[in-house]
Amino acid sequence: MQLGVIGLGRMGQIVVDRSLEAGHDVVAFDLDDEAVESAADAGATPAESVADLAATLGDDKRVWLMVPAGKAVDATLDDLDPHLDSDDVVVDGGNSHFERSLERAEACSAAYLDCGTSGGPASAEEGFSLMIGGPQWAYDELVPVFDAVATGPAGHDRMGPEGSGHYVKMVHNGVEYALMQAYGEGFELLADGRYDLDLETVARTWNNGAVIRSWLLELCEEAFELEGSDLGDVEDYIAGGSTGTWTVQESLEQEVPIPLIYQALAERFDSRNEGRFSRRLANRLRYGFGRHEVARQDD
Ligand SMILES: NC(=O)C1=CN([C@@H]2O[C@H](COP(=O)(O)OP(=O)(O)OC[C@H]3O[C@@H](n4cnc5c(N)ncnc54)[C@H](O)[C@@H]3O)[C@@H](O)[C@H]2O)C=CC1
Ligand SMILES: O=C(CO)[C@H](O)[C@H](O)COP(=O)(O)O
Repeated sequence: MQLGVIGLGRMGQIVVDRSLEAGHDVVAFDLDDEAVESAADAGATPAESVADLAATLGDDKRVWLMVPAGKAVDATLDDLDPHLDSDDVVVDGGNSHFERSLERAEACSAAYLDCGTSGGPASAEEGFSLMIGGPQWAYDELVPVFDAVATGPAGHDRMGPEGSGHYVKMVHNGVEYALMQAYGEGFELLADGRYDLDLETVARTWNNGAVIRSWLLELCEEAFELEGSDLGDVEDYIAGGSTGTWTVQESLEQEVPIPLIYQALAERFDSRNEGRFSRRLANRLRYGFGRHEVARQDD
């Protein structure tokens, strides 16, 4: 199959490489010329613009977007849409909000597949897990590419209609936050608890047969191996948060309680605040009602 790929960063390059490896022809475009050159070195046909990519693809265009969620997706679709018709298929493999994907699917002249992509750059060798929403025929049409980009046939499936792929990926990320929080809390207790433990040893032992073994736990093991049991100079700061915020917003709308995911998101926000106002006020209020000593910043 001939596939256009727009967005050749950490994730898009893997879409290109794995598609080429499986014998597909790839036409590649990115705003960054170096990224296009690198895709061309790997065997893709370079494109100078979205219009050039569309012209090179000819009829029955299949185009995979792997650009940052938000404005970049809209800008790309604005450029691409005049070249599309109803036989064509566009895949958005980024972390777009499912409601934006629904709107884009409605506005797009081609069939639109919203594709939640999990595994990250570390999955270059093994392939991704792909959660796909959109018309069945378009999914069926792209199966050879999904087989290549995912871990294999079991690594992708159609979740349901438009929006459902990004909906499932949004919830996946919420679960990711909660799992990271759970591992973090367990290791924090071990780090600050009664025994002088080597946390890499703990993680490795857990990863071999324990109920809580997982890829995230393997990444914990790797982190302790490379940074040490005390995590060295790794900062107490967690970036990101958009997909977790969407998950929590959706849980409020659906009135489904997800306290663990919410708590994990709150921990992220908390990591960005030094000297939380609420904690400082609680410190002062304890003096107000109990005449407990106020801890002062210079103490
Ligand atoms: N990095 C990760 O672990 C994961 C990322 N994702 C999602 O995949 C998408 C891509 O992420 P990454 O590859 O990590 O980002 P990245 O920042 O590594 O790459 C994005 C690429 O898109 C290009 N680009 C930006 N605007 C463009 C435009 N208008 N036209 C053409 N190219 C444009 C950039 O030059 C860059 O090469 C995002 O939506 C991200 O949330 C999904 C799962 C995991
Ligand atoms: O989708 C992902 C992993 O599954 C991406 O790594 C995403 O960036 C993670 O979300 P956040 O930036 O909020 O941590």
